[in-house]
Amino acid sequence: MTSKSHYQHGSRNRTGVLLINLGTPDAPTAQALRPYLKEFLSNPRVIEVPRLIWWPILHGFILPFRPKASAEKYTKIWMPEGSPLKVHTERQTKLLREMLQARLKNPPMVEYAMNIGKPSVTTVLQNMQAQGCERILVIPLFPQYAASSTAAAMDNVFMILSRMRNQPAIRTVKQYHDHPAYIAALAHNVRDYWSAHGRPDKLIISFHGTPRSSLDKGDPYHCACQKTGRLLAEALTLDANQYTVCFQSRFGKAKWLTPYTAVTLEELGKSRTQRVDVICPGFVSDCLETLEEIAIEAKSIFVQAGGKEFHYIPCLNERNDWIQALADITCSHLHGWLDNEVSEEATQLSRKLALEMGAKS
Ligand SMILES: C=CC1=C(C)c2cc3[nH]c(cc4nc(cc5[nH]c(cc1n2)c(C)c5CCC(=O)O)C(CCC(=O)O)=C4C)c(C)c3C=C
Ligand SMILES: [Fe+2]
Ligand SMILES: [Fe+2]
Repeated sequence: MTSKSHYQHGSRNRTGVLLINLGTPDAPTAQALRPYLKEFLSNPRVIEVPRLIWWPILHGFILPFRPKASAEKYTKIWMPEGSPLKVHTERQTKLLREMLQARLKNPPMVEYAMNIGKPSVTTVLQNMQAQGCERILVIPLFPQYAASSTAAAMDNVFMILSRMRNQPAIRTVKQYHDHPAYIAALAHNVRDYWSAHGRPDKLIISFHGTPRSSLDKGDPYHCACQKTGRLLAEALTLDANQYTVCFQSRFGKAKWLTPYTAVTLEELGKSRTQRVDVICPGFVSDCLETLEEIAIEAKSIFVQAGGKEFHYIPCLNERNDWIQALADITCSHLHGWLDNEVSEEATQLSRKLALEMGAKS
């Protein structure tokens, strides 16, 4: 049992919001990548192969080579302040905190943690409790639920709680793949990009893949991605031939969700498509999988196959409409936890904004 959870008479009761992202290495080096990849790929939620078979593969074939190869990729996208995933997550947390302070009379504490690496969920949860958070709303920064991302983060939270004598009350957000304000922010992002750079022949809506077997076992992720893609296309009034939903980041030899982004782009290049724009709505922050795998690798696949122009549309990152959406999602899950202290005026304003952006559910 952790000592931080000891009950003290007269403690202040606060509400907290904990944003959880996947996690990222501390540095773009093989030394930093090794423990990161080891922890990530040892999680049975991520790799569902029996341990007896997986262990020799991980330790014999992956950990001796992948850290160096991945570190080289991270080097290409590393920001002066650190890993893009961490930099954007940190900024989003600060902006959400400020937005909730503006919207609510009694705003919650807002923090973020990484499921792998730092700041760890353990440290942040203990800190929130030490600061008096008796109620914590957990929001994974994955709009589409997958067992390998969302459930892995929730497992971590509940494992930490299982060691506490005095647990906080917990609420969790499963997913927000079809939330009107999230879809509106995505649509606005694309429209802004097109106003500045013109339109493509095709919009590629690319999501992180998962093994095909996870869909067969009942993971709703594929369905959630398809719905986000369809709602985004509807908000942009695109015909079926003007967009494609596909899946990137295949890991290993097994079949993953199809169509694969790389294969789709190669085919479009071969058929001499003039211009494609790629957006990755499953990532709310730019990261290795968008800045390197899409903006660099996928671009080269398309151009080498014969395509002309490739544009990568950045993630939502610190966009105001996305922070508004995150605040809407947060507030809708805090009912009864803030003594009804929502400023009605601010809520109406943000609803009006979302409607104006023309999102459909
Ligand atoms: C958006 C949700 C994500 C799902 C679902 C997901 C599943 C998944 N990922 C791997 C393997 C790797 N993913 C890696 C990086 C990575 N993955 C996500 C998100 C999801 N992954 C993000 C945001 C990132 C980027 C992290 C960053 O630091 O920028 C990596 C590490 C990089 C590398 O070496 O390629 C691996 C490995 C599996 C196997 C999986 C589902 C089973
Ligand atoms: Fe991943
Ligand atoms: Fe589906």
